[in-house]
Amino acid sequence: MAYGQTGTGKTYTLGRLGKDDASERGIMVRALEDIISSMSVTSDSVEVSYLQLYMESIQDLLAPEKVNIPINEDPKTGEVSLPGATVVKLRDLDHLLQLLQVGEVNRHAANTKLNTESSRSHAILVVYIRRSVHEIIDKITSEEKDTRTELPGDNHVPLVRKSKLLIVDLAGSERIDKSGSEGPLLEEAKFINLSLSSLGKCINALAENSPHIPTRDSKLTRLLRDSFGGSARTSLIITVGPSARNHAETTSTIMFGQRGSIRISVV
Ligand SMILES: Nc1ncnc2c1ncn2[C@@H]1O[C@H](COP(=O)(O)OP(=O)(O)OP(=O)(O)O)[C@@H](O)[C@H]1O
Repeated sequence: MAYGQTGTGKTYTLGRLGKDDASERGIMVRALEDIISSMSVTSDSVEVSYLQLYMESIQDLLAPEKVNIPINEDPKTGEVSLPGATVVKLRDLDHLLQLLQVGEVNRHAANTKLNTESSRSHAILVVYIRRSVHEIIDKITSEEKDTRTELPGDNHVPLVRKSKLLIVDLAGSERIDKSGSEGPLLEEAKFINLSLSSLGKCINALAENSPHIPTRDSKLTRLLRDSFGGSARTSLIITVGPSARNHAETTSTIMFGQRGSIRISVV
């Protein structure tokens, strides 16, 4: 996740495509480049959804007519899913660049409609990775038993290992009193602050090893629920812009929560 005030470089850090120059690529493209390079065409699949969360409504950046997409939480596994969101199977890196460009155009169109250059929504790239493996039945864990399909008379069972990566470009965190927002812009700012403050509460709860992580307060934290627990790891990048950069570097912190871990870095 990238967090910071408007104009400090969140989208620059995460979303640059670097089409002509690979050194210009942001974290979204670099992460997928890494995943795709270690994929096997016979056993692995990588799928992506690209969404934005605007005023507590989840909208599909790959199919902008889809709005108010519901969040589904599996009561048994705790897994969070988004039934109704477009999921595209990735062919290669060029395919990803095309999809990110479509998403960028749709996010920009939404910003323009709001008469602002800055992102008033959280943009979320969700990457689903599946790998088919065969394992000897004695070795599988109870968690994996849920995803296996048994073959009669054979102690080798096909398993599907699933991973999920979320890359989140958070909306700008400016303070309402300082930004002088009013009318619809004030409403937007309130929703942004609601979700960012509920994210802050979850991070504090994780850092304090609290038994309860308050994910119910906003859609952002409900969406991130399974990124805060189990074997998940979360990395928060705080962008500060050039004027504060020298000072901020000295205050970068790393905190570890009880379940997963949260790593915080300042750029
Ligand atoms: N490290 C950097 N080097 C050069 N230019 C940068 C850097 N970071 C940001 N910029 C430039 O600063 C401007 C604002 O950056 P960006 O749009 O990424 O900010 P943001 O934090 O995502 O803002 P918002 O919250 O309004 O969406 C852009 O023109 C971007 O190209």
